[in-house]
Amino acid sequence: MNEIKVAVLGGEGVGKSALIVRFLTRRFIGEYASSSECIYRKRMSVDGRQMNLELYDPCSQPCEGKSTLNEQIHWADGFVVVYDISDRSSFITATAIVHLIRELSLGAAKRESESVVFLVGNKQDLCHMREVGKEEGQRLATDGRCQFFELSAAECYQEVSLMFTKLVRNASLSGKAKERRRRPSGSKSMAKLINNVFGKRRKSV
Ligand SMILES: Nc1nc2c(ncn2[C@@H]2O[C@H](COP(=O)(O)OP(=O)(O)OP(=O)(O)O)[C@@H](O)[C@H]2O)c(=O)[nH]1
Repeated sequence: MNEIKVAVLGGEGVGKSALIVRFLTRRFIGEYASSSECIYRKRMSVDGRQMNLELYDPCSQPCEGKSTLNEQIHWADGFVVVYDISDRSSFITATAIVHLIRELSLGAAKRESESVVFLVGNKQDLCHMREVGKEEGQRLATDGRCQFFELSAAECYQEVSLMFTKLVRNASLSGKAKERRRRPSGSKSMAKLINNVFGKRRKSV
């Protein structure tokens, strides 16, 4: 069984939880109370292969045992970095996160295990209030070697689902996930790390 760990990162209120919940339940939940970080688990089939997906949803508020961005980056095989197209400051945050992911994986890149990063401009339905141009998103994606999507968690399940499915497929083929599979002892210490970093709080949908 393939195990894929995906972290959904980005500034406050950009729609991280909305995207995850939309993917897992097909529903858009307008107000989502999240006072702690959590990991959602889902079994899915991609290209006929069974995958155990772990989706990490951080909490923007200070909370007990909160993991650092560095820990989140080391934990994950793949990333969805989200910003809100109607909020320029969220794009600045997304830019910093993409650069940090690439900096931290510089050493790993030498081992051909660069992380898969998808950059998502969310809230496309608010394009009448747009503060971040589509071409700016595309430019950041090119610079950071990311795939780029503009979509709306509020309006379109299909695009959200396709984006996550593609990420899981790409992450499962990436060097980082393969390297973990080659080293069974590594998965033990990784499980320990997850518990240390995130506590035992996990949810299945
Ligand atoms: N118009 C619109 N609103 C959205 C969309 N996605 C999320 N929202 C709204 O944006 C707000 C924040 O959404 P969340 O999913 O809680 O965002 P988050 O990034 O998880 O927030 P924190 O965990 O607090 O950082 C909520 O009011 C959502 O209803 C979208 O695609 N379009």
